[in-house]
Amino acid sequence: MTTSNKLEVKNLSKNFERKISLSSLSFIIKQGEKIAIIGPSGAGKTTLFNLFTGSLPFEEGSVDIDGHPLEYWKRKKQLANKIGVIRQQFDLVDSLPVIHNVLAGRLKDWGFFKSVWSLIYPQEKQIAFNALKRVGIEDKIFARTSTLSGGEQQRVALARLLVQKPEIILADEPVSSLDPARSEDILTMLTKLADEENQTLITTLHSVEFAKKYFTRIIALKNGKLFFDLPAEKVTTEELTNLYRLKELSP
Ligand SMILES: Nc1ncnc2c1ncn2[C@@H]1O[C@H](COP(=O)(O)OP(=O)(O)OP(=O)(O)O)[C@@H](O)[C@H]1O
Repeated sequence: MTTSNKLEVKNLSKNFERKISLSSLSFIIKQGEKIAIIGPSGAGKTTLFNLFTGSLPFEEGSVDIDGHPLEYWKRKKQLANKIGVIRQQFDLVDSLPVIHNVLAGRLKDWGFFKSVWSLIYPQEKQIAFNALKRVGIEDKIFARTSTLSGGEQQRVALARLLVQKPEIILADEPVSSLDPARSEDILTMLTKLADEENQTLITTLHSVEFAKKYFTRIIALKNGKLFFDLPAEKVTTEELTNLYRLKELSP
């Protein structure tokens, strides 16, 4: 287990017009850590992820990966090697066979012609097959993606991540559209795969129970601010009650 700093957030703030969405956040995430980010609706979890992927600009603070700002990795066209995203809606093209959705994880390394050609003659089939085998649905490789269940579609998204091999996985509410049994199945697989590849895993979750069960550290946000940042086993019921309390009691 390495202990180098993978992601460093310093005094990060984001406003939408005059509304504060994130306020002066700072934390360090080490390589290989498994972090759950929790907090009530509107706490700023998705905004934070959008800042990490570079899809939203921020005005104040910094986000460094391996000691360099996001911009540096973007300029070097290496951001997709650093960060991969999995979302609750899976981000798959429903009308395409599963293999194409898995191979989308290779597009960052392929040129334009290879990418287009692959839509007719899928390239690197063995890589897609191996990834699907690791998530247990290799028999679905040529099935139309829309015919798969929600749990199977999330496995396709996991196989795409395996093919992409990012160093950091951002999972944004990856199980919120799945039933409890399928959610546990996907979280077991996601954490196991991240462990095997020594990837850093950062997941937003609404379920505190899953956060405590599958993750080693929990970062809680409330009203855009850091509410607590603790090892999962140190999070108390009282802290969770305060985190999700609708209104602070007036003195
Ligand atoms: N594009 C936007 N324009 C204006 N305000 C926004 C925008 N995106 C987010 N916000 C505001 O920023 C705050 C944080 O929203 P965010 O979606 O990050 O919260 P969240 O913790 O992910 O919530 P949820 O758990 O409901 O997904 C909210 O008050 C939201 O209204």
